[in-house]
Amino acid sequence: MHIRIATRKSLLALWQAEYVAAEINRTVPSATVELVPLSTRGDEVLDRSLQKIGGKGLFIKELEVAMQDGRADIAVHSMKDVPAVMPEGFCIAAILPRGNPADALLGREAVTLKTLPEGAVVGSSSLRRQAQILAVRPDLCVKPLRGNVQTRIGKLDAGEYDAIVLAAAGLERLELADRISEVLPATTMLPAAGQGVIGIECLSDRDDLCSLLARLEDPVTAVTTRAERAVAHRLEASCHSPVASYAILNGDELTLEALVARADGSEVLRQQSSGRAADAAELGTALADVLLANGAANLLAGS
Ligand SMILES: NCc1[nH]cc(CCC(=O)O)c1CC(=O)O
Repeated sequence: MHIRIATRKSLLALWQAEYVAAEINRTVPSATVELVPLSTRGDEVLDRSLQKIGGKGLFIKELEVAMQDGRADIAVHSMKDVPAVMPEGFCIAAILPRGNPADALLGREAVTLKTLPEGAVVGSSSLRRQAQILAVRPDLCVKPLRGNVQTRIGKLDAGEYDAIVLAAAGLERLELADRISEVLPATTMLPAAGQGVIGIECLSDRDDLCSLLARLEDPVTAVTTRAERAVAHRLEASCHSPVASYAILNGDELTLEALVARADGSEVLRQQSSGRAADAAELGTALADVLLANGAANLLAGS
């Protein structure tokens, strides 16, 4: 079978698509693969906030249109960017082994969230990151920061920010991990649902691809990602909500932690629960319900 892989053109997206291509070659030697790099509106429009131009779904829409039009067979995504509810007619056919789920702080010099000077400017457009930074350092000034990973680091180096926050997984994939000043522990910075996870999307009716791609799936990451995404789904969290969820699987014991905050960090709700791997989605839904019972909806509405 010949498989055309739709991908965004950022270096990180291309790295991830090449990685999937190599995994397909390794797992299914009879298959041939080809990359189809596409521009997306999320990448092109950088002067307005993502929220204003239509949310994170924008990064994946063009890739889905390419599959619908028969120009590509699969699309490779960071699961963090995939909405909790899949668009009609599409499915995630495989979840790959998770990379580093943590967020990282980058400074021009060696800094940590603790040692940043009072009033320092931190770059991040994510309300999840903003809320958690301000919860521990209300004196800091969080300013919007968009663009691909290299663009963001360029803005740090140009002096526009004293520090920025990026996903460790992306930095490691681009061999930029030496720029990390501090890997933020989950106790301080709970990651986004699916952070560090690569997923492969295809049309739901492509049974041929689904059965072939199933061989690439990492069952542990599939379970933890399912639990994390169920939290986001129940909270109807957009990419722009100050919501985090992170799961770990130990044998058959799934431990899930979830957080909802006010965007200014003045209030943070955090809950944890454990259950069986087979109940991943139910565990996520139930944990989100606990957060809702504790006032999560108010926090989100007021953010
Ligand atoms: N929001 C963009 C995005 N989507 C996925 C990653 C990193 C890779 C990953 O989390 O899997 C990034 C960059 C970042 O947040 O620093």
